[in-house]
Amino acid sequence: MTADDGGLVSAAATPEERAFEAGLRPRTLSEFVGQRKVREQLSIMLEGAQGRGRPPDHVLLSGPPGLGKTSLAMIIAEELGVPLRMTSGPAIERAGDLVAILTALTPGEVLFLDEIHRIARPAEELLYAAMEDFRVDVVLGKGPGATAIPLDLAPFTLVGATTRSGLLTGPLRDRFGFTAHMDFYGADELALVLARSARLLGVRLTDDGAAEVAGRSRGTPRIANRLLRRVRDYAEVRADGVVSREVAQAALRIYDVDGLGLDRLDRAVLDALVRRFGGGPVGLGTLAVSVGEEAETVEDVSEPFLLRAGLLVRTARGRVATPAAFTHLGLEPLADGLGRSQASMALSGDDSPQA
Ligand SMILES: Nc1ncnc2c1ncn2[C@@H]1O[C@H](COP(=O)(O)OP(=O)(O)OP(=O)(O)O)[C@@H](O)[C@H]1O
Ligand SMILES: [Mg+2]
Repeated sequence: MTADDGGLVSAAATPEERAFEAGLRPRTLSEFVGQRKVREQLSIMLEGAQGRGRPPDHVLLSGPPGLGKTSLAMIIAEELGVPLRMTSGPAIERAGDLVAILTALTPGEVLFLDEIHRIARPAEELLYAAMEDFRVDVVLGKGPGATAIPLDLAPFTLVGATTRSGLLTGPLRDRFGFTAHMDFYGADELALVLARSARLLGVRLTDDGAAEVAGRSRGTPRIANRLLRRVRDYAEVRADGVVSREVAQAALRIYDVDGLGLDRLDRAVLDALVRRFGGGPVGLGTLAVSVGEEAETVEDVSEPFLLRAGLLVRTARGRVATPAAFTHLGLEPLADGLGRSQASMALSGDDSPQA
């Protein structure tokens, strides 16, 4: 199991999900829900550029999977009324691949470079002059006899997307005139995403049904849309077709997605930490063994969301459950807000894990 295994609450898209997602993508800035700041800044920038009749600055979209980077890139081209050319870092293995793409661009076109942090180094260096001066140097031949022929490019806008902006080199990052940091969505924003998707899919979704699904979607529109599909199936097969709060709850119970959006493994990790190790601290390896998983799986798949949800913290001595973790499992949080072994140590000097 990896972070990309396509579990129900994984933020990565599964291959068969892509076609379905295409139909739900917002097409314009006004259809794009949430990210209010980014939307406002982008809309001013796009309008300004259009007024000047010039392509806007290069845009870097950074943020976790499933928050709408690809959607925004498509919207930028749509709002500018120009064609969009899409490629990705891993697809550009040699500088020549990039030259071919860049020289084929027509004036004003938007080039979307997904996973830009994975672009090969020689191609990245070529990108510097392309972004700055709309120029590429094509090198002919090898060794001392090699000659560089400068080629002018049509002015274009590069839209780069990355889930790992920390991996971008300084020179590349500096050449973007505008960087949009995408944040996780609030439950009310996800409810709006769900209402829109339900309309497009012809699903009858009540307001409290939308709120219920939104609350389990980990702040991520992709997950919200995925859960909606599962809930819709359940509503059609086991209920009257309407996705109400009760129907959503019943459906997601079957799919092991709990009220906070934790799946089976997340809950197993939390449960072991709280019940078996008294809230911690416990080492990652021990915790992983006790749920029958690899340490990497627990660390990469479960922990990021448990951390983000404020259910678990990492300390120098190991993983510790927060009071919210106890509450979430239906237990009394410890009075001092520490893991139980620390608390019991303080009370009785006994540090043995509780069964
Ligand atoms: N702001 C939004 N409003 C409405 N729907 C959205 C929004 N953001 C994302 N979505 C929906 O979530 C799905 C995933 O979004 P998108 O593919 O743009 O994410 P991404 O950031 O590019 O993800 P990845 O990092 O995996 O490439 C889209 O199909 C779209 O329907
Ligand atoms: Mg994408």
